[in-house]
Amino acid sequence: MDPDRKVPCTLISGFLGAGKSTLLKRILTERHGYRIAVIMNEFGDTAVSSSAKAINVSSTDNEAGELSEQFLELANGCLCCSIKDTGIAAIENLMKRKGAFDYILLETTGVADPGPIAAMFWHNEEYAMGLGNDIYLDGVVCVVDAVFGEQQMTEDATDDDIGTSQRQIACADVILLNKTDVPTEEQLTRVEILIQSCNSSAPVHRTVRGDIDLKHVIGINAYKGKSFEDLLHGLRLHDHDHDHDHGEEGHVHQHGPLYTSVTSIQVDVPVINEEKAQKLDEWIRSVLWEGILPGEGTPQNDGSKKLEVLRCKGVFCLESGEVNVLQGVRGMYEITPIRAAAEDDTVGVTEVGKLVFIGKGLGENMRKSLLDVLQ
Ligand SMILES: Nc1nc2c(ncn2[C@@H]2O[C@H](COP(=O)(O)OP(=O)(O)OP(=O)(O)O)[C@@H](O)[C@H]2O)c(=O)[nH]1
Repeated sequence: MDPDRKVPCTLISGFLGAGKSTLLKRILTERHGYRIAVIMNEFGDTAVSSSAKAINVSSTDNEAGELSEQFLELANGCLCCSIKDTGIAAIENLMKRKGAFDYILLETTGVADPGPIAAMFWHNEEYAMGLGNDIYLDGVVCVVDAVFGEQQMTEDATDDDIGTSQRQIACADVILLNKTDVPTEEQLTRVEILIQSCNSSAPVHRTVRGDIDLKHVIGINAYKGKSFEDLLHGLRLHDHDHDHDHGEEGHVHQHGPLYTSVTSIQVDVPVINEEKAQKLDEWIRSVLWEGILPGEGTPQNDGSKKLEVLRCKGVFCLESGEVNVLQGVRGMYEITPIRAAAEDDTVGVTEVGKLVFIGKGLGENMRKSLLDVLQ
């Protein structure tokens, strides 16, 4: 492995019991040719521990002499790392074994909102000086329980809070709808509609026991290094053929109404000049940081936000020919050029880009406000 090469990292989130460990065990035991380091909360049962007989187990203790982590080197070339606290410390510890793997999968606990961990990968000084030299975020995968997903999405949301399950879906780049062997087609459709009204830009793959071609989970390169066309393709509405009617605010009629408090808006972006790009940046800051649309009053007195953007992404062209990518999780965002300005100004750029915002309180007035900035 080229020591200068950064290691991609995928975050796996999902409701309690949705099938995250089942997916990871599959990855750790099947022959797929990848050397993946998996960070799990615990090794769990059969699949991993039975094959552990033929592999090396090593452990590191903390100062108190307490076992803090264990590494299993598996026959299929994968490395399994069990650490009590997942998160940044786990990745830092794992990186001491750099060279033994070329991919990291990090399982977050079922009650975790992956947003803060994903946001850590955005360039801040601490990250750039440390882990940012070694790893990058490839994408966030969310496993949704096809049996209990609808219940979980509606029950853990309260008037004051969106709920963890909707936060997990909002933040995802790919969604695995798992346990599809159990519910009826009608139930599956309902949960798919809910997922898509919450996050319209992530593809949803149906799985049984996490059985999926790994190309949909790893190496998706959700954040960087793709062409304009690929990025645009990734942002398209992942609509499906079922007969239903999307209403306002993610309100869907099909055999009774389904609601999610998290919704998405998508806006086409014409080719814009530098000045408009600046205005767009100001608009994004106001929406992400203050929770208000520019020119629309002041933040709420109690500090709460009417608008809460959990995830934003997009790609758009400048008149100079420069292509910019927007990526953000909560208040952390960046706009980075992926294609430099055209050197000779005869190159006419006509490509229409797209911006996607996922969060709470997003509606038609937000779309209009954004269009005002762009047109
Ligand atoms: N019928 C069915 N059961 C499944 C499927 N995938 C996982 N299970 C079962 O669901 C249960 C929970 O699966 P896990 O993989 O442990 O779920 P998890 O998301 O890791 O759970 P937590 O770590 O507790 O959040 C286990 O009993 C699995 O065997 C599936 O596709 N179909």
